[in-house]
Amino acid sequence: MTRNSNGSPGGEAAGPVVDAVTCSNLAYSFGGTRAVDGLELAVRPGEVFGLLGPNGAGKTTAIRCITTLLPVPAGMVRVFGHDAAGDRMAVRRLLGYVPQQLSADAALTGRENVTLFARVFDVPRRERAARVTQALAAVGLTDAADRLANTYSGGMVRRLELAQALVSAPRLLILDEPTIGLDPIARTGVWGHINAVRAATGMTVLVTTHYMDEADQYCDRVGLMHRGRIRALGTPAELRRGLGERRRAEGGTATDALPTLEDVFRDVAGSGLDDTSGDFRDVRSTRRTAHRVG
Ligand SMILES: Nc1ncnc2c1ncn2[C@@H]1O[C@H](COP(=O)(O)OP(=O)(O)OP(=O)(O)O)[C@@H](O)[C@H]1O
Repeated sequence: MTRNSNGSPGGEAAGPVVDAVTCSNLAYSFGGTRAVDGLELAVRPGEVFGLLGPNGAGKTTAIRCITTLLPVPAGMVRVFGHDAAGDRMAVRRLLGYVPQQLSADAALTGRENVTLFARVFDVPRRERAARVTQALAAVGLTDAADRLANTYSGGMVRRLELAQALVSAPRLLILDEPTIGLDPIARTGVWGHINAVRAATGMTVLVTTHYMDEADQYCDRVGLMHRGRIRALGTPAELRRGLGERRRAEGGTATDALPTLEDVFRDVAGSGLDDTSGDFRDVRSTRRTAHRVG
């Protein structure tokens, strides 16, 4: 899918711009569970796009289709114009992916972990050492590069995983809950590094998060996913304003008319939100972080 240049960072100076990601009528089922159900999504080149939604909304499944880790059984997925079903290698060459699960090896040093990814992603041998050093520097791990990853804090492990994804100089960086389980300072650190690399390279970022404050602060646009589809789409400010106007029209109080992104999230997810999901996430976060640091 193409559209006219909109001047977004990283876009071409003129002429048609190919979207970084296009999903059209994407569907994916696990047995009888419809995880993704007719997803329509267009991520513009150079933007930070936040895919939000309650547990089980289908975010990770959609991301795994985009990264070619799952097939595309129905509908279409394109990454910078390349078909994820027909041209998987071309898609993979453009991507950096930080999954939810452990991807750093606790028994290797930071540098060894990133070098492994440089090999897997076919970074030319003569450039490898320099690119690994550069990726570690980009996430602030130069001093810790030669320590075993099992001596890293949770925030450092997340930054190491970011370096692994950045070493191939991706045009599209996909992050599945990059800051889960991190303290507020470590979260800010991860986002600082993502934004610095993005500003330097113009790469596109597609991120999932359950932290509405992060989505509001760092995402150019967000899509709120629920039951396999995008139910609301726009800049965080547009979505907040839209709900505020609706509440005002319905006679709400002045406070009702100034909703947060979390209010928008609750409005979209509605009765699909389980009140216990917050606790559930906390348990999972702790476990994941414990896993990572090994
Ligand atoms: N490997 C699997 N086998 C069976 N069902 C699965 C599998 N992976 C996901 N599902 C189901 O698919 C649906 C979507 O899950 P998915 O992990 O994509 O949601 P999500 O939005 O990423 O959730 P979370 O925020 O909790 O990570 C859920 O009902 C989930 O239980």
